[in-house]
Amino acid sequence: MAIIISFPGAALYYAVYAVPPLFLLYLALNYYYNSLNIFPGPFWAHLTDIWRCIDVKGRRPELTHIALHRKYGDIVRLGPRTLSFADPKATKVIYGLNKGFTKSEFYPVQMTVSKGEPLPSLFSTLDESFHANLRRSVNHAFSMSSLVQYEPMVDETTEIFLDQTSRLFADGATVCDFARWLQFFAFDVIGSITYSKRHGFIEKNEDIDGIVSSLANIFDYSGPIGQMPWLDKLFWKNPIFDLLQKLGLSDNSHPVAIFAKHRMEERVSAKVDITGSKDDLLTMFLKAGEARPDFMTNKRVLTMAVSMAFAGSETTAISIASVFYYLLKNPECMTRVKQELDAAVDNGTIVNRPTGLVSWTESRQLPYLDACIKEAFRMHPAVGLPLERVVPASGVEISGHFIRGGTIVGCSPWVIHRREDIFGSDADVYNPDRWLTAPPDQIKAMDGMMLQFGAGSRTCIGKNISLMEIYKIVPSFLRRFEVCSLCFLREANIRDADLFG
Ligand code: HEM
Repeated sequence: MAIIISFPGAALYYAVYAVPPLFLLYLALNYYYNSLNIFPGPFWAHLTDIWRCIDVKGRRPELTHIALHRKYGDIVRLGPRTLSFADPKATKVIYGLNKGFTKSEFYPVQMTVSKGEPLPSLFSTLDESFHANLRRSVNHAFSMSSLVQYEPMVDETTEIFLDQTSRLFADGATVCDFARWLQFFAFDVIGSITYSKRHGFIEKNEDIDGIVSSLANIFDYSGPIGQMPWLDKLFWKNPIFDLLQKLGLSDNSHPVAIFAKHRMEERVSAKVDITGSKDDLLTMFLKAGEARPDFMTNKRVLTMAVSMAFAGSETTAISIASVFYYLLKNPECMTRVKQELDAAVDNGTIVNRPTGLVSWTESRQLPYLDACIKEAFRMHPAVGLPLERVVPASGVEISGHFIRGGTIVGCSPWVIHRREDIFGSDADVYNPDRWLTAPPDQIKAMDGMMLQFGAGSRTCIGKNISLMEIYKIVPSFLRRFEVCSLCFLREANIRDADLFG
């Protein structure tokens, strides 16, 4: 006997009646996920990640997070699976070595794709054993002893930067978009350290191959999408796009990757013997490849080189910009830095070079400059989001609560850096003197809570390189130029994208 049913009608019937309860069930599951409903936070954050995606899209999530912690306390629920911690002790658990935490799905959103294949980097990989292996292979390239060989490359780029600043902007009439100018500087420094070849931003005073803007686009994309990482599988790492790339029908290689590929081809085709040569990061990575050819393949060498620009340019530019920003906003601090510099030249601590260049060794002997830079790092860490980690399956106790496996937890450098119990009751104020006048125990505690370079096994590998850049460019620039806010840092001109990463 035949039964005739009208399928579209039945589907509609089920949809009308089934979808609303299923949707409510989905929201309820989100609300009670891992018993996170006991933690306070914005109402919508309990139900959906859309809330934090919109917040990040608004470009100032760090201010939201500070305000939320001031309102709700040390633990705030930022999403159905996500908790933000402001408790200093939580940083030791979440980023402590061998605690079993892994990076969250936020990170692979920033992973580049080549010919349809994602390229996990030191920064973006979630695989801890791959990470440990890769970090071991390249660690030497970032050691203090290797740094010495990069300093001349930084010097050369810094001198060109100073000369170009003089040529282009020192007439007193031309206004310089300093945040952008510093991006050019940071990219060219990374280019010279990585490949012994600058991209040429400074010389040309233009965004070569649109590198700066395309990187800005990646950050604009990965910030909000990283809050709902599954969207990345639709918008970027979509299997259809991957297939088109594999078939050669589309190519969305980033200009930094194209630049890196050319440099790598030059090296490989020149068949230069790199053994024993003192050289740039690419050479160091190639040497790591020679030492472990099974692991450090040419593709991984290339990925390492590309990730230098991704991880090390914008972050450094933001940090340098914030040092200048706070010095300009606090003229008494600017005056003291300059007095310290002049005195150091007079007493021979700094060599009086015609270019104004200050060496790294020299600038580390300037305590007030050091305090100003540290304070800028504290007030304006380059990373404006919590450094997300996933709780291991067994669960873990954080800040007196048992947090179940799979929960995303993290601390934002912005939130931690404003703790009054660590940094003092004036934690919201730029006050370099805190690094000079606080009792030694407090200074130690403050140092231990600075998260601008992250913490634990995934801490910034390029920290020393960026410190070298910052501790050189700031005093060298101030020795050479008289700067005022009208010239380059009018508060209204500082676009979020440039300064508030
Ligand atoms: C002032 C400048 C810089 C700041 C503020 C900064 C900040 C950070 C932070 C916060 C992390 C940890 C991210 C996390 O745990 O989620 C990180 C990781 C990383 N940074 Fe930096 N960075 C800077 C400069 C650089 C430079 C110059 C390079 C390369 C030459 C670099 C390469 C990396 C890499 C490869 C990682 C991943 C390390 C790992 O997971 O093992 N960074 N950085």
